[in-house]
Amino acid sequence: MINKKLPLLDIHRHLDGNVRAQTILELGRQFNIELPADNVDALIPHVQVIDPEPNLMAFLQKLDWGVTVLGDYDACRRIAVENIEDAQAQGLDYVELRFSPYYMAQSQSLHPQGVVEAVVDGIKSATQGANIKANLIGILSRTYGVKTCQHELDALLAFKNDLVAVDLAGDEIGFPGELFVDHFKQVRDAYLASTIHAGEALGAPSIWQAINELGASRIGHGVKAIEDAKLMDYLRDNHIGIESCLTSNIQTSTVNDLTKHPLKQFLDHGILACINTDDPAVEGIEIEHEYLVAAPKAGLSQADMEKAQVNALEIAFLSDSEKSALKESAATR
Ligand SMILES: O=c1[nH]cnc2c1ncn2[C@@H]1O[C@H](CO)[C@@H](O)[C@H]1O
Ligand SMILES: [Zn+2]
Repeated sequence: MINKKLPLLDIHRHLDGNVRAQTILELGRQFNIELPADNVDALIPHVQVIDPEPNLMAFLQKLDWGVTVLGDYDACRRIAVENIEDAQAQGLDYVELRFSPYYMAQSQSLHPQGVVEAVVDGIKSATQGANIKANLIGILSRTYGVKTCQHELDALLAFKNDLVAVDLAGDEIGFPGELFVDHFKQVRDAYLASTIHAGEALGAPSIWQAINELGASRIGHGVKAIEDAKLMDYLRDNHIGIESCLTSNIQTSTVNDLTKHPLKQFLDHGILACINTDDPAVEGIEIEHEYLVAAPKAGLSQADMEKAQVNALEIAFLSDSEKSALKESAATR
């Protein structure tokens, strides 16, 4: 269960993996984009994972309609605003929303920098005066290769003051971290943090690489860390957080069964691991489901879940005073 006296965070949440089915329908109509269905119920199987997919790449295809319908910058702004509305409706106190401007731009030939501008604007206006706080993480979609990721990074760095970190997501096997060392040097030079999707489709060496060569201070998924005892110690001793996403790991067939998910072992080992959604609309789940259903199935006790809540705050890309303010306001509600 979620402890309401502790701040509720989701720090691994893809904005472009969380487009409402109804919005996909409406934007499809607006831009005359032919969709595989003309009502929400019939659209769901095309935009949501129903049964586990055979692998990560099959899972990621389910995100595609959500970006195919982004016909202009207002559409990008709209899905940013709706992401805040949805997070707020879930009772989230703080979210780190990540997005890939090239992925959002490519289908309808938008400019990635225009996409970043629209998303930043949408998040700013939707959070103004609202009881939710949000920060943005820029994604390099590795699946498009080294050169495109450089363009994507340029677009993100043009708005570096509106971001807290840069991430590397997509096809971990086809485009391993070794290809992106230069990109993340630029991220460091821009004084941005990095969190890397690693140890999801590849093994523990991919996590070491993300830390040692890409400067990751947090790891997305990190499931395969469990295979390397030295890495488990290193993550704990160096306060490198793990952003676990339980249902996502089942739906990508990264983990076959929640009872075998390593999150409980990460927590027992003292690693700063936490509970997150990943791509809520695509997965057909929300943060509450992860605490109420998925985490207990993964063997977490109530104390473990509270530890996960505390860990999320600890590793969030926030200043100490921002963290204290979130803690204080949750404790007194
Ligand atoms: O679970 C995941 N693992 C790896 N990459 C992901 C995952 N979910 C989404 N994306 C990737 O993130 C970008 C959109 O934000 C896209 O590149 C999408 O493929
Ligand atoms: Zn992710």
